Amino acid sequence: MFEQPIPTLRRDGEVVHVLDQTLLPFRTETVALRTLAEAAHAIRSMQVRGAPLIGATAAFGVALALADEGADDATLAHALATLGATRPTAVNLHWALERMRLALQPLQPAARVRAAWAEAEAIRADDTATCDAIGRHGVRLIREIAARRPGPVRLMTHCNAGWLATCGAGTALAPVYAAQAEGIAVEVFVSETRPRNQGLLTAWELRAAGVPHILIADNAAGLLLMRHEVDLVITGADRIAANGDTANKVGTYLKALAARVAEVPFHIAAPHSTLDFASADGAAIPIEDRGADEVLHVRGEAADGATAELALAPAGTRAANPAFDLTPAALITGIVTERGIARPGELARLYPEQAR
Ligand SMILES: CSC[C@H]1O[C@H](OP(=O)(O)O)[C@H](O)[C@@H]1O
Repeated sequence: MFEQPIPTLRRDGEVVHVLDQTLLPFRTETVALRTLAEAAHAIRSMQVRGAPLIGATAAFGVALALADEGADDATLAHALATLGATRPTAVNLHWALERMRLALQPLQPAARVRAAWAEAEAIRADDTATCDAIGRHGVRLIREIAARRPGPVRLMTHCNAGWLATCGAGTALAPVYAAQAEGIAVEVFVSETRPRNQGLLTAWELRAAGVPHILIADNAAGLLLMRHEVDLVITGADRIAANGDTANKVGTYLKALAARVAEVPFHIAAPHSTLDFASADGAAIPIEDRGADEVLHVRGEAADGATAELALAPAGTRAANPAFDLTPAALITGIVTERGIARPGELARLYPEQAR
């Protein structure tokens, strides 16, 4: 089983320590969450980010709320509503909160705190296992390419869907880590992913793991695909509708378009907690709009090692900041799940109990 180099989330009694991803890749620090407000802030501010990880964090946030404020119906309802309002697109968050509600609502308040910690731990363990399974299934795609041609298998990914985004090996990067473990040579083009530059987190992960990678500007992806310098594109997802339409970090759709024109396979990797059969298609998926400041500023490390935030445009410049976009199922070659690789329209066959 994949061991996270640093736990993205670690419980210590009634405190939950999370890796503060707003400080990466320059500083590695954790934040201690003790209250509902601290858990909600961690998700909203993206100290904790990544669809599966924000689901698990929200689950632990419910446990923190009940331990801190009591476990009556009103406190439980307030905790679920507060955490549910933090970010709209990643369905994992809402899946985890619904699972906590179903587990806790029927209980007497006196039994809820212990049960909340247990359910949150179960959600975390579920994600760890599903990441490993996604790696086992997804590595087949890489193995097949390696068998066809000499040299490293050249992948492209967008944003960060590695271990940082989950409680385990990651989703899009889980097959990469599995390929590395099998001794298959790979090289990953890592798209920087403006405006929050989560691609820098992917580069940080891959560098630490010794996986060869090349950081690219988002807009360079099309040329690399057109030049057939990429064998496979694989990304994560925040919500997959019943027909396979997929919401993922903004910029994913453009890569899927370019991959289709270049006839390069485009895969999504995601666990069951990212599937949303209640949304018939992409039109039903809420797309998060984040603040303009994320577009108008960039954070980095100055020559003296201090982290700095710089303005990119004059004050008063207007900016739009949709955090996700939608990739139509027609542009997706396959979806790598913990139950296997499915064509976008076949998810109900793979998950009949969820599709009902
Ligand atoms: C393992 S999927 C992670 C998924 O979540 C990211 O979004 P954010 O960084 O805003 O939480 C991105 O869309 C990734 O693909």
